[in-house]
Amino acid sequence: ACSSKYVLSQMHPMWQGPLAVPGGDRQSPIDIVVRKSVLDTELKPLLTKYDPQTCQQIWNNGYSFLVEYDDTTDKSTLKGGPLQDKFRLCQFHFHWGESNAWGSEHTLDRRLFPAELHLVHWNSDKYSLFEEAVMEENGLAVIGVFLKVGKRHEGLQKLVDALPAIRHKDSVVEFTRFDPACLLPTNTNDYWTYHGSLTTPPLTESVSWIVMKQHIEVSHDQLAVFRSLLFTSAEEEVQKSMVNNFRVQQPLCGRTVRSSFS
Ligand SMILES: NS(=O)(=O)c1ccc(C(=O)NCc2ccc(F)cc2)cc1
Ligand SMILES: [Zn+2]
Repeated sequence: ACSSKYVLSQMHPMWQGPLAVPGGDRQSPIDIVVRKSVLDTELKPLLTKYDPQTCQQIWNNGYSFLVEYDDTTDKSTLKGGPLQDKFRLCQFHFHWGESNAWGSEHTLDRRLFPAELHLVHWNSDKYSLFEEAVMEENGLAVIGVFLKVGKRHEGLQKLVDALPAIRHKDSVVEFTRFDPACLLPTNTNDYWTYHGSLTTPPLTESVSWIVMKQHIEVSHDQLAVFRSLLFTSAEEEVQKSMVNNFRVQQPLCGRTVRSSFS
């Protein structure tokens, strides 16, 4: 699939049909084969500086639910890691399954997690808008964090409590003073990084992926509330549960996954 000019992304319930992606030799998500990742001693610790005051709203976009941040200033940023520039946080969202057996987009040696958090940032040193950066090779940086079912995540509960208000596609509610740092694992020094793409249309190959080695724990009940969301809008007759909103894995096409730890 790497050699062909177009990569047909799989038929996926979310997208109702194949979608040709130009190029297609650095698509995401992927399976991270841990023993094939290459230690890069040049990789730095991640430096996140998130201001909870920049949190604005939470909404259901019909694929996932997004918590959106004011990215008109450099108040919430990501630097360091594999990155040369400063990246602004614009939103975070999740991917999950209909059961706890699967749901993550990336996997570690084929191991699936029940869900995965994506913190989306764009290169504000080089570009002035997300829409600009998303088309460029070094435009985006997404931090991926695996979720496991276990103890209740206190910081997540404020977000879980807001979900019933955005059950349907295109519903939005005000959501403020949420610090996304509470969703990061305690250890942010250990991660894998590779060059990939958005995992939903337009699937542009502009993402520096940073996948954390340490997962976070959320309770079974918290994850069940994610599954109470709907893909469909209030007007539609048939309501479809928002579950399995992940993309199938893509070929590595000779890419190297680097690790910040051995
Ligand atoms: N799952 S993921 O982290 O890879 C991911 C992150 C962001 C987006 C996104 O912003 N899409 C809308 C969009 C895309 C391009 C634009 F130009 C404008 C909006 C899609 C997928
Ligand atoms: Zn995502």
